[in-house]
Amino acid sequence: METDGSFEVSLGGSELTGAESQRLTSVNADSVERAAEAALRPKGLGEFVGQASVCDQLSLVLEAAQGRGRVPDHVLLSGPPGLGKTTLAMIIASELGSPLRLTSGPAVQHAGDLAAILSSLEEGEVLFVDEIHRMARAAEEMLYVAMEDFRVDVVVGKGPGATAIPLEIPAFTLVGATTRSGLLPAPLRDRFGFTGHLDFYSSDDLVHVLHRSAKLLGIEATARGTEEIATRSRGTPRIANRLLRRVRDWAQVRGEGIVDQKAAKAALAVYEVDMRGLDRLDRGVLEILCTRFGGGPVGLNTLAVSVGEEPETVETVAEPFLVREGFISRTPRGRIATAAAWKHLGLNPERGDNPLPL
Ligand SMILES: Nc1ncnc2c1ncn2[C@@H]1O[C@H](COP(=O)(O)OP(=O)(O)OP(=O)(O)O)[C@@H](O)[C@H]1O
Repeated sequence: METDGSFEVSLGGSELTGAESQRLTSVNADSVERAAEAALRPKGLGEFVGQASVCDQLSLVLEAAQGRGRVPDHVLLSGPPGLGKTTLAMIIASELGSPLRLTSGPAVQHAGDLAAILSSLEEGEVLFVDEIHRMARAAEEMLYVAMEDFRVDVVVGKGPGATAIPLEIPAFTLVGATTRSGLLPAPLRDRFGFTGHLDFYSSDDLVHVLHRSAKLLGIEATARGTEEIATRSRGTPRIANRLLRRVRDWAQVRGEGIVDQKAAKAALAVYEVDMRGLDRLDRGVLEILCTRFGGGPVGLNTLAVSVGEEPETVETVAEPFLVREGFISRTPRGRIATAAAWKHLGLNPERGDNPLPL
């Protein structure tokens, strides 16, 4: 999750346990990844590749509000990870010439956390809440009033003697991002004046993203090289940029220093990204589904436990792409592997290929 700003990482205590130091390491790795991403972030709507209708609708919302001298309606951005929700939030603030405050649902676990953020906003500020579906219920209710009336009701005391003191806050624009809009309660969803759903990018759009990134990073890349990376990037700019950096490594260490098709193929084989862009998690999900559960149907939790991942990771990271590519269908009885999945794995459902021991 991109932050560049006020995401808090609290490790607690002075002596680190094994789990904490592991977490520290991953925080460090994340910050390297974040810095690499930040350098490639488009700064304005004109630089933002693809998602034409969302960008068009959004620019209307922003321009009209600016023309009226008012803050724009609250914006909800939904879609799988890495498609540009944080980037668009930053662009909204920059197009409006407003400051931006970043936080996330998991960081807002008490109404007081949110009250502190809301009461310190500046007039016209853009408040970005990533993973807004993970915000605590009490904070969510405070947010309804803040979004509608630019007011926070601060509750003083407990029990029957508790009183709510209304506190006016500056007009602001909330930009909420979610990978799971279905989990947002209707009263919260209804308070957003504009909802943009970001979809996976076409290969052509990803080629465009890659050319832009290669230029910014000073990487020499051929058209065939970027096409090869684009078709294996799961329709996701974040993945395209990450693979570009890995292919650049390969080209520098084992190739001629140029990101061409040969370098892309060789590097992506090293990083276990297959011809359709499936990575280890994607293939793990398909393999377990086909070989252990005979192609399904199988429930999400059972599938996730078998793959050794959190259900949310399987549902938000692997599944949307596998469904879109026609490898999995979601039915009321569970997930089912399609004929395309069996074929992609080189297995035959009729022969009951490669059963894994239960
Ligand atoms: N339309 C785009 N054009 C060019 N680059 C893009 C575009 N969308 C995303 N990117 C690149 O992809 C990276 C990831 O985007 P971003 O962090 O905005 O995704 P996200 O949807 O907020 O992901 P998450 O849900 O994980 O927070 C950014 O660093 C940016 O460089």
